[in-house]
Amino acid sequence: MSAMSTDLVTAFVGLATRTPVSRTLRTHLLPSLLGHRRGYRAPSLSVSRPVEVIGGFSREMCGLSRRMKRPFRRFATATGGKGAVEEEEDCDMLTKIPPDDRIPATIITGFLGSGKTTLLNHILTAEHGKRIAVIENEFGEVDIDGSLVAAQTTGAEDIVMLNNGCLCCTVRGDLVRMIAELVDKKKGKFDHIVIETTGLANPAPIIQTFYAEDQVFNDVKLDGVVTLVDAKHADIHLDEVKPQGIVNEAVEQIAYADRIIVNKTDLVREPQIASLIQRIKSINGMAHLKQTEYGKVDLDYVLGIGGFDLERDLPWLTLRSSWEGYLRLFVWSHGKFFRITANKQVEHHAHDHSHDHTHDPAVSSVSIVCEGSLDLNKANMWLGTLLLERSDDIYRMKGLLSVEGMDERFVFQGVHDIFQGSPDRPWGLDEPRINKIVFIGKNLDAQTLEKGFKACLL
Ligand SMILES: Nc1nc2c(ncn2[C@@H]2O[C@H](COP(=O)(O)OP(=O)(O)OP(=O)(O)O)[C@@H](O)[C@H]2O)c(=O)[nH]1
Repeated sequence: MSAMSTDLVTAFVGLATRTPVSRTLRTHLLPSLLGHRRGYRAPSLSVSRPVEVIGGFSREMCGLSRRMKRPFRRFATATGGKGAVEEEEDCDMLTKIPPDDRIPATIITGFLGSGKTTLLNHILTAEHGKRIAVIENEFGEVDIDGSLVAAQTTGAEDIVMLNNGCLCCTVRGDLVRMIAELVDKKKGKFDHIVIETTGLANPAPIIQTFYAEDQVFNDVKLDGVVTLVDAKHADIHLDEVKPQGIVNEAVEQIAYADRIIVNKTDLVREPQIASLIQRIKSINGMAHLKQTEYGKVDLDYVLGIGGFDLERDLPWLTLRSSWEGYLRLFVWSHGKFFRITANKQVEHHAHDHSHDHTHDPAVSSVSIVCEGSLDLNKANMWLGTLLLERSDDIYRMKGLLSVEGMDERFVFQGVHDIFQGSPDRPWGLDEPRINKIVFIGKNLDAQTLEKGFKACLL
């Protein structure tokens, strides 16, 4: 097995190895083909740090959300699969992990004209007591958004412009330098960084920056991706068929979101909004969604959301599957399990076929919910192989698993080949051991994924 899957497997296996020794946190950031295509160096690496050991087991294994003051990062070798074992030497069993005091950063994305600057102005002018540094990215040499923001706001501690290209490709190095400079010169003078991308940005490489670049990772944590969707024009962009190998940015922006804001609802009628929302949910069934005019949302909907924290529960999760001609909709919400049965035949991917547009059905979300415990070896093998073969296509995944022999729930999430996982709270005595897993990506085959996952159950 390759270094990548071995790494993943090793980390995962380590979780259930019930030896009362300290464990090393490991985050696997494996080379992204996407990144390479864009000339970005996304090295294979692992992060290691001592972790709190509770009851003989590590509370965290791969998490990034709590960390040592200066996380120790080292690059994995091609045969670094035994890393979890080797790195135990670096651990200090008695060290408690201090709170994560890195500066949170929010990425605001959304297609051209969807209302990103409007939302930003709303954030900056609202009463929240936060001091916000803004990084604005715009195509072209004339910075229009910058002046729009600056003219309307008083709340921003700093507004920095990145005008010589798009963040997701040409100016990523600038972003790293800019963040490093902000931190160096102004640390303590602001509480949050908000980054507004261009309307054509693919969020994936920007997200990767927060994990791949030491300068950023050490001081800044990604809080969430907020995507604005223009209720009036979104369908046109989502429908756009791109030449082979070119991503549809509008789809990507939705797929990577933690929060979706369907904006400009004043410009369309209710049925169009409902159809758009259905379509958005078929791309990303995980993100929270709100409808707005002029980006007017509560600020805690967009700031401090912890979208990349492992400690957070999956907020909700749906599973669509056809069974005897019925739609069975499972909703997991705050520890309660509901099943709703509706009298309607649907396809697995639940694409909206009620209109005539030609749209790219390749990006969708697949959710699996089932009770039982996983055979660890089988699950390792399945997940490792899946990421090895499909990490380019799997944009995001999140899961909460029940592993045989483990008292704690195992939570994980991934962005392409970045994989994080850790045990969280113990299962309750009467709590059903229900696995929940969501994939968002391209050309996902729900039946194959479900079959593969279920084959790992005991
Ligand atoms: N009718 C209507 N107009 C809106 C709404 N939100 C924003 N706008 C307007 O739409 C236009 C574009 O809004 P921006 O906030 O600049 O959009 P953007 O996403 O930052 O645009 P780019 O930077 O070009 O990608 C502006 O004229 C806004 O005033 C809304 O809810 N309803």
